[in-house]
Formats: sequence, C-alpha cells, structure tokens
Amino acid sequence: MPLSPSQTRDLLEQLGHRPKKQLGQNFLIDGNIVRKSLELAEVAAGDHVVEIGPGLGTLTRALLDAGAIVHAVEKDPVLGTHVESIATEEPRLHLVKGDALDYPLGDLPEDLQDYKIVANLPYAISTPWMAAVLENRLPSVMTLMLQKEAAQRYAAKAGTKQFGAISIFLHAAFDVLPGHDVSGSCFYPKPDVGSTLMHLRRKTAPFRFKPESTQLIREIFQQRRKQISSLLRKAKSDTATRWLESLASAGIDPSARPEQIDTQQWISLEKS
Ligand SMILES: C[S@@+](CC[C@H](N)C(=O)[O-])C[C@H]1O[C@@H](n2cnc3c(N)ncnc32)[C@H](O)[C@@H]1O
Repeated sequence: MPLSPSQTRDLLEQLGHRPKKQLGQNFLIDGNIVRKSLELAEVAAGDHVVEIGPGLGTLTRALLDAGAIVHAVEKDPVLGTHVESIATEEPRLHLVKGDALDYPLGDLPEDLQDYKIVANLPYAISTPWMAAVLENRLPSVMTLMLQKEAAQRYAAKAGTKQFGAISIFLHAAFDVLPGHDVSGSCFYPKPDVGSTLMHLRRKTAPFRFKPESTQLIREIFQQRRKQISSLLRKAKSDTATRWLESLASAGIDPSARPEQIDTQQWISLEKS
C-alpha cells in the first residue's frame, strides 16, 4: 500500500525534505493507481523493470513485492539516499543516483533484451527521456504516469494538432493503448496539471527510423504548417531527396502538411 497523505508528510518531515516542483515531486498516495500500474504492465516475479524517479519508494516497493528486479534512477540526492536505504535491505533493487536523461534505463544490464518500464515520471523530462528510450533496446511494455498533454501527443493520430514526431516514433514501435485520466487527489502534493496513466505495448515487429530520418522528421514538424514537398526540397539531404521522389508511391499528396501524413506513410517513405 502506498503511504497515506499524512504518512507521506511525516516521511518528508523525517527526511527534512520539501517536495521540489522543478523535479516534478508529486508522490503517489493512491493504492488503486499503484495496483493498476502493475496490473497493466503484468509485472511478474523475475521481471526486470526500469523505474524513473522512485521518490519515496511507493511504486518501487510494490514492484519489489511483486517479485520484480527493479532498476531505478533518482536525481534528488535526499530521495536517492532514502531509496538507497531500501536497496540495502533489498538486493533486487538497483539504484542509480543520477539524471534519467544520462541513464534512461538506469543500470539495466547491456545484454538484457527483455524488460519493462513502470514509472510515475517527472513530467518535465518525459519527452527527451522517451526519445532516449526509443533509441535504445525497446521495452516490451511501458506503463507511465504522464502529464495529460504529453499523453495526448504520444497517442495522437494523424490529422490532429497534437500529432507530431514523437507520435510517429511511438506508433511505429508500440501499440499505444488508451490512457486513463488520473485525479490530482491521487498525489501529494496535488500537481497543478492533469495526469494520465498510459500503457504502451511493443509491436510484434516494431519499426524504428534511422537516426538521420528521426532528425529529418523532427525538423519537418518544426514547420508543420508548410507543405511536405517544399519542406523536403528545403532539407537538401540524401534522405529528403529520396523521400521527395517517393511521395507518390507512398500515397502522399505533395501539398499535404506533415501532420496529415500518417505513421504508415512515414514508414513507407523510410522504406523507399
Ligand atoms: C512524480 S515523482 C514520482 C515519485 C514516486 N515514484 C511516486 O510515484 O510517488 C517524480 C520523481 O522523479 C524524480 N526526478 C525528477 N527529475 C528526475 C531526473 N531527471 N532523473 C531522475 N529522477 C528524476 C523526482 O525527484 C521524483 O522522485
């Protein structure tokens, strides 16, 4: 069970710690959400699970109770020391005291291909951290607490304002299942933005864009109101030239805006 609001306040006082807004320190105090996160990720004994920002250790303890081997990364030195004290009693907890942008998968062993990610993310780093995960070995499952707007961007379909580069990269590799909105009262302190619990499952044949194509798609979406043919002409790289010549065979209207081109069509361009 997670700590209640008063137990959370007591523990914070004991640690002499005030929650830091810039590190997104909104701690989970709702048992149903913790349970739901583990249930969605189907966490089982022996699973290797990466957790970003263990904080006071609520999700961490639930993962350990389920028998998982947890690879956690905590940036805050005070909370890091607190989680370290859990790790001294619990050999299945591996903690990196550092920044998840430097250690997106914590100390997950290099040769380990099969792992999951379960985290109540610090919202400020979710997109750069996700970009780093997508460049790495892909987890079989990600169950993530995210800022609502980020979850909407990740789940967005072509033709919507939220559809962008990150939506394409995620949809190419994962089935992005509908998220659940989570009330602010499930956290202490209450966040001043909306939250969504999102679940992503790796596709049987996940597709990944080459680094130069990833960069090109990012650049293209910086000018999302322009037509794809003029954006590709302006980009002047070999990849852009190839894509320009392949628009028709990928079924893309040269006057289409980037946000009107769906993930499958971007994949067709990359395969051209
Ligand atoms: C939303 S809280 C989640 C805490 C805890 N997992 C829970 O659910 O109650 C985010 C956590 O991420 C940590 N954090 C913030 N930025 C980080 C970063 N760049 N790298 C690693 N941890 C970070 C915060 O210190 C905090 O512990």
